[in-house]
Amino acid sequence: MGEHAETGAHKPVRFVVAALILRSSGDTPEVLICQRKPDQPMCLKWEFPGGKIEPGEGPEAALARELDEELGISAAIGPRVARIRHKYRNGGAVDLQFFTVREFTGEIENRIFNDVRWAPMTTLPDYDFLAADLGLIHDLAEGKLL
Ligand SMILES: Nc1nc2c([nH]c(=O)n2[C@@H]2O[C@H](COP(=O)(O)OP(=O)(O)OP(=O)(O)O)[C@@H](O)[C@H]2O)c(=O)[nH]1
Repeated sequence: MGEHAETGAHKPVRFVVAALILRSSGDTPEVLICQRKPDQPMCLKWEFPGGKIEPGEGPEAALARELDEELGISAAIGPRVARIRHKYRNGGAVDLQFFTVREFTGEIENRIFNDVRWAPMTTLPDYDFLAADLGLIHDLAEGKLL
């Protein structure tokens, strides 16, 4: 693609890590989902907890830091299960890496979100997720990923 092919082509890619925090409720696998606040960009959309990798930081360390900041937990970061590149319509691109988390210490505390809840995997398509996450949530709901 040419350098000037599209508006926004020069915006830097944001490298982001996010967590699929998993638990079982009886036989039903559940994942923790978070809703963005009304005053944030892409307000009230649902997403997985996480955020941008800071310079010099590895992805796992970045995710552990974000989960501490956002939810007040100390998490054991598991394997990376998905990586997605997405270009938002404003021209901003994200490179998203998703890691599973099956163990953590501390009580989950909602520090920055509008809402935080445990959702059964099969119900994920009922939530209005960020566009970059849509393929992933369908794979999760259909049991294709985990
Ligand atoms: N944490 C998280 N971010 C996601 C997901 N999907 C997705 O597209 N993103 C994007 O990745 C970026 C995460 O950045 P962030 O959490 O550090 O900061 P932010 O939402 O305040 O965005 P900003 O600082 O770029 O305005 C956002 O632009 C967000 O829209 C997801 O499932 N979880």
